[in-house]
Amino acid sequence: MASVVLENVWVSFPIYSAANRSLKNRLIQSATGGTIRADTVSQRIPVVQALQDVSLRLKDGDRLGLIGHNGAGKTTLLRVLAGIYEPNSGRVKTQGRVAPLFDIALGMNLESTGYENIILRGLFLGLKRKEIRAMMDEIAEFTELGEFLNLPIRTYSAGMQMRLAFAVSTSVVPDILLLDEGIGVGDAAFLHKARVRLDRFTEQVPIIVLSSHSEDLVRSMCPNSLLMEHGRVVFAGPTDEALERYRALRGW
Ligand SMILES: Nc1ncnc2c1ncn2[C@@H]1O[C@H](COP(=O)(O)OP(=O)(O)OP(=O)(O)O)[C@@H](O)[C@H]1O
Repeated sequence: MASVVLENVWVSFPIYSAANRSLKNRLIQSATGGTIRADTVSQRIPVVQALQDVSLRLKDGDRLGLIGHNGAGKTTLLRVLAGIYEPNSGRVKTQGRVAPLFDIALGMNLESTGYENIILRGLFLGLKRKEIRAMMDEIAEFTELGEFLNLPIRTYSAGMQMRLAFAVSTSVVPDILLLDEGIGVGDAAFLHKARVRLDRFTEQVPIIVLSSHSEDLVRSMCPNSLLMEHGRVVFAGPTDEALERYRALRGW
């Protein structure tokens, strides 16, 4: 059984290079982004408070949308769930294999060939070398990169790199899938192929968390959502209600 538990998670980013004087002893809140404040310990280094006291619990069958303004903390939350960021405080416990379908270049090496990167990204996703080898032909075929798979991926266009990462990331069904609508996947033909693969793939995933600005996408995929504002969860519940509250908060 897959599960996700987050308890009172806080994440902040110290900004070492910022012009500190203007921020000192002030709390700054703009329409977008997390909360900027002087560091509570040193009172000198400003920090962006990206997540504030976030708790959530997910089990098999759950599909959770993340809704909120630019800089509300959605991607940061996905990165915490993926184990990419450690919270400053609070507890994160995931049970099951987590696959992030964002930060698509993670685990890949620009100097290595396409084939080598299939292995690298596969290992990053928690697969065994043997498992990756067994799927190599299918993954290679799906990318349609042909001979390019023998070249270092620094010679690829952004769309070509995306094809490769997408093909590996969707080759095995994970227990917990983390999605960001921001992943573009190449040209129109590939986009269609990718959608079909993604639909088939997502049906089988026990837990999905999707961050998106597309109301239609969140509504179609996630019965429940978190509404985030400046790093805080301000509502957790049915997606329709979360979207309504979001519009009201933003004055639409
Ligand atoms: N690596 C980082 N260093 C410093 N600040 C960061 C970093 N990553 C995120 N932040 C800050 O944390 C806050 C939350 O950012 P995050 O990317 O989680 O927002 P988001 O909800 O995904 O936004 P968007 O909808 O624009 O993608 C923002 O204020 C951002 O400036």
